[in-house]
Amino acid sequence: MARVLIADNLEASAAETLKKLGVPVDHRPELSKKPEELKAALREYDAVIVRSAAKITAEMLENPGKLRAIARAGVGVDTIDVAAATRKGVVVMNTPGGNTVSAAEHTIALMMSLARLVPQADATMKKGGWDRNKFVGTQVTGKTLGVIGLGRIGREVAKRAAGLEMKVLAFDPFVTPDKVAEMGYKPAASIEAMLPDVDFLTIHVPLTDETKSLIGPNELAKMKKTARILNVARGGIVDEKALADALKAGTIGGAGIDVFSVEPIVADNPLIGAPNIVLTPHLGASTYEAQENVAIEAAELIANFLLKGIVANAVNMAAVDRKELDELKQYVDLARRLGMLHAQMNHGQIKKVALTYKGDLANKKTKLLTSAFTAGLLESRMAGVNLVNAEVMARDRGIEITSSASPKKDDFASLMQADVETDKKTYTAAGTLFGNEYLRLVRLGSYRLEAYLDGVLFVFSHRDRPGVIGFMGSTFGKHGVNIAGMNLGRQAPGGEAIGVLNLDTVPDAAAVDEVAGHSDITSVSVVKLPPAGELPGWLG
Ligand SMILES: NC(=O)c1ccc[n+]([C@@H]2O[C@H](COP(=O)([O-])OP(=O)(O)OC[C@H]3O[C@@H](n4cnc5c(N)ncnc54)[C@H](O)[C@@H]3O)[C@@H](O)[C@H]2O)c1
Ligand SMILES: O=C(O)[C@H](O)COP(=O)(O)O
Repeated sequence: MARVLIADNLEASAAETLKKLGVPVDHRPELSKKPEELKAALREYDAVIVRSAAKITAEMLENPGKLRAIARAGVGVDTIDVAAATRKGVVVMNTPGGNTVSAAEHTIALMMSLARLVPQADATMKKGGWDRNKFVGTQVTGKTLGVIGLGRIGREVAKRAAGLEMKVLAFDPFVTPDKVAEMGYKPAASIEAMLPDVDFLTIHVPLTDETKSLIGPNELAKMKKTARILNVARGGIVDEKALADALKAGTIGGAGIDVFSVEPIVADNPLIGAPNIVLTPHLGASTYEAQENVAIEAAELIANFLLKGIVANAVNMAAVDRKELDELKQYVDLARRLGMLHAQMNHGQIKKVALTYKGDLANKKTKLLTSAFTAGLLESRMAGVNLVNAEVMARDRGIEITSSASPKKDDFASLMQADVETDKKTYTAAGTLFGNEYLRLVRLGSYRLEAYLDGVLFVFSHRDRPGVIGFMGSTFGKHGVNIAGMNLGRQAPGGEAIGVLNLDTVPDAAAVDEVAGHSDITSVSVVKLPPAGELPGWLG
């Protein structure tokens, strides 16, 4: 029975939800602070749920043991080495949306605290002070808020700022200026272009190589001296040293920061000693409502994955819902078997794979089929290949995988064709389902046939001459190998032809050599496929 580890500080509803769904779970929040123990524990569980305190590193995933899924109860997956997880075939999912409103409200809370100096006044009063002249703030009404990143949180912040009668300027490379205008905000041409105009600047982008130090010394220098900066996204998107220097020099008016480049914050973080700054310890998602949302959602994601094979909100693989999986299961099986066939038939160095989905199949979720083909292609030579990591593993090995779809039907309602280019030549194989159920190999090279795609296949090219098939039958018979089925394809009588035999057992080398020795047989391959209906573990 699959077991789940909750390795961070989550609401009890996460464990309760899993238990209700019949999934055994251990809640061990202390592991988020003990990397060595977390690493050891990860291997013992099928899935783990974390927030941002538990960092899941490449080293922890080096030997992932039983681990198949990581759920982040929250948005940011920068605390998980997603690339390492992908390589190890571990699916990573998150719960975007569950804490959006809370993060947006926290941004507004920081903005108002900064504008009216609430924390500073509070601290003075608690020391017995009553200074009404020192804490003169600024109104936000009529001021300009620059929003970088108009995704879920950015939009909620912009909406609330508009409600406070602020002017909103926004920039997001994935939201067109027309769309920004349609939402009622002023589109900025670039971050640089908006900087001189903003009174407040708020950032709502993920931390990536591109967004690291998005706001650094050059950007700060372009802003008004009175401008205030808000970062409720991720530490490091605003360069901490540059911001601290600007605050000290008075070239920036203030900052409200919830997230830090190293968390928990370290004593020598330059922001701690900077003036006009309000700091919170990553509290954006810390509301009862947000935590309840993300805890239940993460638990459901994991239960659905472990119990039903459903993949939702994955950041490293295409989503697969139950309906799609049921509908596509046979095609996923077909795709994998075509991959396995190619791996065993093509003895050259595989360089490129071009997959074509034809007819009705063109309108299905073919990404899943591409991953399944690639998994089949690699699995006989590599351990641990599955739908999550197959394409990355192929790319790592210099194999280029492309796919295309064409709704035009030729001979079949649906057809999957795989052209595999090796250093020697390009091989083609195509398959389909008969009666939506029975897997068949219907094309090999330029030959048409109707061969079963299970058990032992003996594939041979030959010249279509009398006696070849008889020789094969008697040779295999002599070696005790029973032929269960036979399929032949040829261009023209007497010309080049291909044959696929379904054998009951794997022929030994002597039998194969004897058959291959016939002067009209030009090539032979033995292909071992799983029995009909046998699915890989990763297909559930
Ligand atoms: N402080 C907290 O507790 C807290 C809570 C939730 C989320 N977050 C952080 O907030 C981030 C944003 O969350 P979201 O749910 O809004 O994500 P989202 O994916 O909905 O939105 C991110 C937006 O950023 C845009 N973007 C990416 N690169 C950009 C760039 N260089 N310039 C401008 N825009 C860019 C994207 O196009 C996207 O629209 C998360 O990645 C997470 O790190 C923090
Ligand atoms: O990315 C997120 O969802 C937020 O930063 C919240 O992080 P947390 O779950 O550690 O509070």
